[in-house]
Amino acid sequence: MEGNRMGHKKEAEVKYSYEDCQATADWLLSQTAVRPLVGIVCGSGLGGLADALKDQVAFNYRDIPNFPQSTVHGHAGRLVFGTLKGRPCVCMQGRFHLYEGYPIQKITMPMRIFKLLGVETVILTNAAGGLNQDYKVGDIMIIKDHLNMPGFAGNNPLAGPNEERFGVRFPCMSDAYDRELQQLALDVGSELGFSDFLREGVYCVLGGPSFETIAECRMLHKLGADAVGMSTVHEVIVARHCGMRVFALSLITNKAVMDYDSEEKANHEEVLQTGKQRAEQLERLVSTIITRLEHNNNFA
Ligand SMILES: O=P(O)(O)O[C@@H]1C[C@H](O)[C@@H](CO)O1
Ligand code: HPA
Repeated sequence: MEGNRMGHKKEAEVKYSYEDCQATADWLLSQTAVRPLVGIVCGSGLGGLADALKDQVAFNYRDIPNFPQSTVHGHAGRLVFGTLKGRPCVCMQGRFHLYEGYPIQKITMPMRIFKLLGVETVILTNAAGGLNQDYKVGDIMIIKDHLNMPGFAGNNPLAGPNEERFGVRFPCMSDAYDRELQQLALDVGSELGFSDFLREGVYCVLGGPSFETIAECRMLHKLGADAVGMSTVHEVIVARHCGMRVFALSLITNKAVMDYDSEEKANHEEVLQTGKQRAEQLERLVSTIITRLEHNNNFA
């Protein structure tokens, strides 16, 4: 296997330099004729999105030189290339999280690989707990902004020497989530009859893996978060740093517990179960958005 020939560096030796990312991207480009313009990241239990791709060429993460491995149930660990109504895409069936013990630069490295593959628009999905009291389990939230809690504590994927070939030292984040794509999603959602369960809101990332306490949920809600999760934000920061457009969705898989009288307990099985129930609509929403990107000439 080519991946083995290049060799997988031991975890401690893996570097994330421009050259390392370029070597991984070059290897992938040598293995497939697909030249993706859209990169998709699937959240917990939402890997079925990749199934919408035609003419698939798929790689297990373990066979891709310098690529991290998925360790979480509900994250298959495959990079799938293919087309969606003619639009070339690459899809991460499984992402990496801080709580897996990886350095933050490693969990976000695939965004730089996307960039070097030629991706222009990144679409991310995640499973999240609903903090907004109007939200119901099964709602799909278009992310309009984020709260980066690990970032407040200095854990930002761009910390360390800046690689100018990817982007500037101090990237702006007030425009992190593309507003045209948010509007497009609302329009597509309305056409598909999804408006009843489509929301717009603020996503807050925590390190995990423990779910939040009641006091934490109350605090995050007061701070302006509508949903809480353990991913996405780090990927968004790295994707924006290197100039890709970003669109992101949270599937509200459970209601965050905000009340001491509640008997509810957050758990991963419920997260995966809700993912299954909404998978089809989520896939239709994302795939229709991608096909409209072409019509709207959003790649210009
Ligand atoms: O990858 P995502 O953010 O969808 O995964 C969420 C957060 C945890 O990894 C897991 C908790 O159930 O789902
Ligand atoms: N909290 C954090 N992450 C999550 C949740 C939650 O309630 N649900 C799914 N991912």
